[in-house]
This record gives sequence, C-alpha cells and structure tokens, in this order.
Amino acid sequence: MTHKVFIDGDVGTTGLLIRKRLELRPEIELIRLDETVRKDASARKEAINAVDAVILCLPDDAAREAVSLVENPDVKIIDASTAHRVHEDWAYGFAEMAPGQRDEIRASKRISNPGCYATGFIALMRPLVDAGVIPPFWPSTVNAVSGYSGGGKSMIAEFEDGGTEDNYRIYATGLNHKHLPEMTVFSGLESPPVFTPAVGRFAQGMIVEIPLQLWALPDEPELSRLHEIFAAHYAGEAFVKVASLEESNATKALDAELLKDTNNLLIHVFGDEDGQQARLVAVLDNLGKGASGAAVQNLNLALNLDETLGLI
Ligand SMILES: NC(=O)C1=CN([C@@H]2O[C@H](COP(=O)(O)OP(=O)(O)OC[C@H]3O[C@@H](n4cnc5c(N)ncnc54)[C@H](OP(=O)(O)O)[C@@H]3O)[C@@H](O)[C@H]2O)C=CC1
Ligand SMILES: CC(=O)N[C@@H](CCC(=O)OP(=O)(O)O)C(=O)O
Repeated sequence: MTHKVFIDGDVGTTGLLIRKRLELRPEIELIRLDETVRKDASARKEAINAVDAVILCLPDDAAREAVSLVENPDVKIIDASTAHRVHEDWAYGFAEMAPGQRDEIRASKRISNPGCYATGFIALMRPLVDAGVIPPFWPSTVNAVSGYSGGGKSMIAEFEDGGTEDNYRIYATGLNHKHLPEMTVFSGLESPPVFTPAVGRFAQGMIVEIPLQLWALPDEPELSRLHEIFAAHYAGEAFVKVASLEESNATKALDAELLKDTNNLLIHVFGDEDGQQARLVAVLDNLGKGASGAAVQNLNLALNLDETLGLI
C-alpha cells in the first residue's frame, strides 16, 4: 500500500530535505506541483485535498492559508512552521516529550512540528519538571547557537553569498523569540525562559543549553539524580540518547555540528566537581530533529508506519 504525500514548499530548505528523505521510500508516493504553479492557491488546494498527508514547509501566513484550503476530512497535516505550535487543536509533534505524546500524534490529523530550539529546550526541561526536580515557578535560562540554515533560504544566501561577514552573532535581543510560547507551554514552566540564541558561520547543527545552580533548587539535587531522570525518560528511544556521566565527564568540548544530517538528539549532563552547578546540553541538527527529520518521524507516526523509517 502506498501513501500519497504532498510537501507544500518542497523547494525550500526544510521541504527539500524532507523530499530527499521521502523520495527514497517505496511506500510513499510524492505528489509534486510544477514550478510554475507551486505558489498557486488553486493548484495547492487540489494537491492538499488529494493526498493522505500534507507537510507544510512554508512561512507562517502561507501555512495558515494552506490549512484554510483543506476540505478532505481525512487528510493529515504536519505543519513545520510556527503557526500552530500552541494551538489546542493541534498535537505537538515531539513524540519523546512525555508519556502519551506519541499516541496523541498517531491519533491526530493536525500535527505541529516543534521549533528547533524548542526541541532542545523541552527535551532538557520537561523531564525534570515532570519529575518535580525543577519546580514550575523556576526562573530558567536557555542559551543556544544554531547553524545559519536555521534562517531558511534568505539566511543561507546571506552567509554564503557575502551578505554578511559575521562569524557568530547573537539575536532576538528584544527577548521575544518566536519559540518562547511553545517553550513555555510544553516545558511545564509557568513563565518563559530568558532565551539567548546565536547563529554561527556553519550551515547545520545546534547546541541548546540550560545552566543550573543546583544549590538553589528546592531539593538541591545531585548531578546523578538529573542524569537518572533523563536516562529513564529516554530509555529505548531511537533518536534521543543520553550520554553516560562518565562520557560527559570525559567530554571537554562539544561541536554543534556533531549530529548534522541525522534525526538524533544527544543529551549531556555536565557538572562541576562540587556538585553545585550543572550545564544541561542538547546537541541536534536544526534541520534534522529540529525540522525535516522530526517531520518525517511525525509523518511515519501519522501514517501508522514504523516511526524510524527513512531516518538515521
Ligand atoms: N530552517 C530551519 O531550520 C527550520 C525551519 N522551520 C520552519 O519551516 C518553514 C519553512 O522554513 P524554511 O524551509 O527554512 O524556509 P525557506 O525560506 O527556505 O523555504 C520556504 C519555502 O516556502 C515557499 N513559499 C513561500 N510562500 C509560499 C506560498 N504562498 N505557497 C507556496 N510556497 C510558498 C518559498 O518559496 P520561494 O522559494 O519562492 O521563496 C520557499 O521555497 C518555516 O515556517 C520555518 O519557520 C522549522 C524548523 C527549522
Ligand atoms: C538561526 C535562525 O534564525 N533560526 C530560526 C529558527 C529556526 C527554527 O527552527 O525555527 P522555526 O521552526 O520556528 O522556523 C530563528 O531563530 O528564527
């Protein structure tokens, strides 16, 4: 049995990588629009309503427009944009986030693909909040650096065609990054973190990290307790791995490009010798587990296929 899939925006950064992954899959029949009509609403509407699943790889407004074109009650939509991430009728497409999330994705016809930074932050924060080690009122901070492909075609052109000489720059200085709503809702925290993103002169990959003063937390947890929580939470997961404390202890530096071209996310729990401070670190590919890999994982779930098909 084949499943018909339409990627709306399949020549963009995220869409193209999803297409490359799906083109190799015999059980997927990709419906494509000719270049001359790929932005034409009536051509898109016809494609959207003729398939089993649609993956939206569009700017937010175009994603909202695409959803308004749906008439087929059976079509499943996976939206890679920010438009529906905290919408209550949409399942948040982070299967590993919490017990029951994978089933919610499987059962839903509307799935939002998480933001790349949000994936790293929630992967680190949610298990600790659920375990009661970090209280919901905790005033959190998250620091991150992303490859420039995170800014889509325009940022890729900026870095590759001489539009900027920046090697590393911070941004979102107004503390208003678009991932903050999903970071807050799905971490279990009551207030948004202080989020300090940066972009570097490399195409793909990212590091997201949460610094913690362990002595200030209500139960003054030991590093090993945090590690135990992550190890138990992600046990058996194909795409989220937790480095052992020994490995983390031996890791003196970490490359943001470590997991590029994969759908993997690696967690390190680093700490100081006295057990007073921790750096919780997630490494992932902004275009992998942070975008196109996660979209393919969600598509597999939505179509009731093996979740790992077509992914490394
Ligand atoms: N890059 C990343 O790391 C991540 C991106 N995302 C999200 O995925 C979505 C796509 O991002 P990304 O691939 O980076 O962006 P790009 O700018 O690389 O691609 C967007 C594509 O959408 C096309 N497009 C724009 N408007 C329409 C329309 N009305 N109808 C049809 N196609 C249209 C663009 O056409 P044209 O080629 O003519 O400009 C372009 O090909 C965004 O919402 C983004 O926020 C999510 C996670 C990570
Ligand atoms: C480097 C860079 O600019 N990154 C993008 C986020 C990319 C991403 O994952 O965000 P969406 O899924 O919400 O598009 C940004 O900070 O806006």
